[in-house]
Amino acid sequence: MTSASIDPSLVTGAWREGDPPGRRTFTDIGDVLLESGRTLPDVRLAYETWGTFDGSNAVLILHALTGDSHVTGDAGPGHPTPGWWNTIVGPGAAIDTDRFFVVAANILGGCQGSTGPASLDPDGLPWGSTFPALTVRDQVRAEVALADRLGIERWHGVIGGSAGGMRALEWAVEHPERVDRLFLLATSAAASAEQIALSRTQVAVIQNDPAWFGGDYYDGPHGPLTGLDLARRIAHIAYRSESELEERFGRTQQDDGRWAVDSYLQHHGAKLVRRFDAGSYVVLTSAMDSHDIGRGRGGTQAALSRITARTVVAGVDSDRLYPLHQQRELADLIPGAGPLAVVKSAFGHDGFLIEFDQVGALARELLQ
Ligand SMILES: CC(=O)SCCNC(=O)CCNC(=O)[C@H](O)C(C)(C)COP(=O)(O)OP(=O)(O)OC[C@H]1O[C@@H](n2cnc3c(N)ncnc32)[C@H](O)[C@@H]1OP(=O)(O)O
Ligand SMILES: N[C@@H](CCO)C(=O)O
Repeated sequence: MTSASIDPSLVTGAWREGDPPGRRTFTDIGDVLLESGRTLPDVRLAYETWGTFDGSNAVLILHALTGDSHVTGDAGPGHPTPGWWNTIVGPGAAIDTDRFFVVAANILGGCQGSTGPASLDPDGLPWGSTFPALTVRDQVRAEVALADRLGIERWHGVIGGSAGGMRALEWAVEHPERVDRLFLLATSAAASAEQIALSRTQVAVIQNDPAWFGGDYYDGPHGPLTGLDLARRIAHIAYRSESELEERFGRTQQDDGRWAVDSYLQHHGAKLVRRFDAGSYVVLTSAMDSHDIGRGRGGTQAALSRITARTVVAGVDSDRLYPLHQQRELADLIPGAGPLAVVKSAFGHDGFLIEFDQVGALARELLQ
């Protein structure tokens, strides 16, 4: 249970009011009516844009679980890391910001400037335990409000991997008239039993950290850092492939006595704790569990048949968390989808964040 180099004074990695904005813009979209029937009041989304809007060139990029709006660009104030798709998005890149108006928002429930459990409620206190449960559909509802606010009636492209792919799929099913082209990466029609199993285990680990305080830890000395660290380690195992871990780390033990693979996981756990909020992790992970494109729509096939977008579905051949058969189902059932595109990678699910050339080529071809 050792946590390498976590400074408890860091509390959590959530972006907070008053932190440097980076190049984020914020928009208040008002109340969001949730699938549960509850209303989330005074919702704010943080987003970034690149390029110039010409009325028909807008591309929406939707980040995964712990991503944010900083898809491309340098690290800087408010952005501890460079963009997570730096080489895919930019001037002259596969998603060419000289040509396209690219929009990326921090997800509803997140902790990088959009309303989430660390945000203040109408009484001026952190939401914490009273923050409502969200579904992927709620998150897309907020993104629809953002698109309306920006004046974007129809996206030239909607692109997302993993949890971002779930939202991209929801966009295309619920608003087919607003999505011209669709790129679904390393995602599924519905969260599977194994995905839910892994996510519930991670949530349990966070909620069993004594510093969780039922979700109301924001005014305390620090949040459930150990829980978040361990949740990330569990997740990270599933993000990589068995063969990669074997080849990279094998049975190597470091001079400090730690297994190299354990040290690697500790590094990733500690890194997430420095940039992410545990409450958001719980809300977003639970929203992913809610993902079922066919729910209330007559099943998966009926739901997917609503999609009118020209679609590329891609998966990573070594992805054990979102295995290829899940993307094959999407490619088979989405009317405008070509054959499943297979990204070859040793890196498992994280391949969608690493195999820039292959992923970029697919995006470039789709958007052309
Ligand atoms: C789109 C989105 O929504 S996600 C946003 C970005 N994604 C994430 O942050 C997810 C977490 N990160 C990752 O999953 C991966 O690092 C990726 C996908 C971003 C990149 O993958 P890779 O380039 O293969 O990096 P890899 O997994 O090898 O990690 C490298 C890090 O591990 C460290 N490392 C490697 N071996 C060890 C070891 N034995 N002990 C300790 N640390 C180690 C390296 O020093 C390096 O550290 P740094 O990233 O702080 O510089
Ligand atoms: N590395 C990704 C994995 C989830 O798809 C993330 O942290 O968002």
